[in-house]
Amino acid sequence: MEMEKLVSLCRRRGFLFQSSEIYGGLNGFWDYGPLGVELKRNLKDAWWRDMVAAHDDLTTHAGAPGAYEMTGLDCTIIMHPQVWKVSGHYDLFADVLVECKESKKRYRYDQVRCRWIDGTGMHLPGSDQQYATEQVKYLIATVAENEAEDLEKRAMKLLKVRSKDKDSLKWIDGVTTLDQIDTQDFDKVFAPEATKLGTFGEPRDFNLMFESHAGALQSEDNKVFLRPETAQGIFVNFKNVTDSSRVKVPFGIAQVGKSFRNEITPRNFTFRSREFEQMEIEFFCHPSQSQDWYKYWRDRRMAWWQSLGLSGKNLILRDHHPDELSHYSTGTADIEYAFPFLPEGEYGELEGIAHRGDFDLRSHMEGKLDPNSCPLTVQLGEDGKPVHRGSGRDLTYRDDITNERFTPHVIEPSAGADRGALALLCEAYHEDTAPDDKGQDQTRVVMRFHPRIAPVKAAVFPLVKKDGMPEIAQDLYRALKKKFPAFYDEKGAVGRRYRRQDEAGTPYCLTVDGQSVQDQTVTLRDRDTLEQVRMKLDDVVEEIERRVTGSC
Ligand SMILES: Nc1ncnc2c1ncn2[C@@H]1O[C@H](COP(=O)(O)OP(=O)(O)OP(=O)(O)O)[C@@H](O)[C@H]1O
Repeated sequence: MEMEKLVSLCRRRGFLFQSSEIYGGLNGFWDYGPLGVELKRNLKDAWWRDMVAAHDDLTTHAGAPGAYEMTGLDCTIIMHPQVWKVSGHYDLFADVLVECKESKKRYRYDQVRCRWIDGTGMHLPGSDQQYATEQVKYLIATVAENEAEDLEKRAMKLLKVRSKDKDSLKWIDGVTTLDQIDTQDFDKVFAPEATKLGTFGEPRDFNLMFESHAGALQSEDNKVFLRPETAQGIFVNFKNVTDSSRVKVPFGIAQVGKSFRNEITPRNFTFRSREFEQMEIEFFCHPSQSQDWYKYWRDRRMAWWQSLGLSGKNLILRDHHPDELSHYSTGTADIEYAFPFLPEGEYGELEGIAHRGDFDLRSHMEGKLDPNSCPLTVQLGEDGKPVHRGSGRDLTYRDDITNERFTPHVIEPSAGADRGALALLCEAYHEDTAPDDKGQDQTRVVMRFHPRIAPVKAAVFPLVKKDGMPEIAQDLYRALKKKFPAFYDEKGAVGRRYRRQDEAGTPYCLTVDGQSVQDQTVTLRDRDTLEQVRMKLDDVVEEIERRVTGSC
């Protein structure tokens, strides 16, 4: 599937719009339209229901080392700045960026791809000849894989090659990234959108947290940050939750909410946004059982995405290589999806499941990072100097039965609601053929959402706007609406109404015709099989409900 087709459908049918579009949009920010908001809400609701609300804490689930409890939280976006100091985000949550001095554009160092070209043997006019005689190789930097064609044009421009010289321009095998070359070679790099060589500055760290100030003064003392993840709110409330509820280890705390990252190069539709929603669980368990719980969550989360229709070759579970692991983690796996904007064989992360040991709770108790690197005067030591410390609170846990006191280990399944919604949109997009009103086969675009996450579950059409059909159809629509989102449409040819619902991904359409007035029956059309069955009007609501919930 070409991504452009999906992007255009999302805009045309109201799944996604660019934020502030009438002002030209804001890079990295997206709004969900009338259909998109339902889709994303269904995804978040399914997650909350399956992970928290409907979780059976009395039963040992398949693959789990035992029964466990689940509970929820909703924390603020802005938290005490010390949280980010202790979590490591203040000092370490950075990407390396390079800036082009000419275009003033910034690029993520690890994402600027390069390709060498060889000027050897080319006949170049004027001073450019020296490039060729020096047999210099040039790097062309590009930010996306699909810019290859543009790359060639830019190479030609760079070397001012006349068309007759085109054949002497040689691509040297091997696409590389900037971090694989020495920065002293930067003077031979042609940056995207630059007109001359060597415009890249030195690579430098760029912290991804958005900053603001709490209160009227704009000083270092009241600087605050928009959370870059929801997880820290859970860790700092660990004690509040265990003290105020009766949960016992093992148990999990879940949270859904907005996170913000000032990504250097937001792109690929909503995949890399600057404002996005996360669905995170911090699962607290005894250290001796943590490996088993890690395996359980890894497999459970994979099975969950599959249950929503992301399956087959598009979804993979990738265990991190030991070299990729954070120093505190003994296991991390990503659930990845083959997004269509990625090159063949590449996958993008939907969710990460990490064994985090006791790193987070211990950090919030004791603090870990280097105090000298901290410009935030949040806590003062006995000597009056700013120190970097954890909260000093006891975040250990005492087992009532064994009396053992320990710092729980944490398994963190951390998923993105926006990336999830995007994967569901990509997976759903299909083109096939279906007969129009005249029986002629036409190409149809159909969003094959799993009924559970489809924005609208059923649409009701009176065949014509007379002879008692609208009245029956409207009553049916009202009855359906009490249970789930439904749509009523009486405009235009019925075939065209079906097409609109196919593009919206509505799994069931109900048509009220002349026979309905006679015998109180309607036809139910299935979006995917196109099968039409006649059924009693009185049975419709129950039947749709059975099909939607039965698909869970
Ligand atoms: N900029 C973003 N836009 C949309 N979703 C995001 C973004 N960053 C993270 N997420 C989502 O939050 C989840 C958990 O965040 P995590 O910190 O593990 O991501 P990450 O490993 O930094 O992602 P990436 O390597 O792609 O930047 C991700 O799996 C993803 O679904």
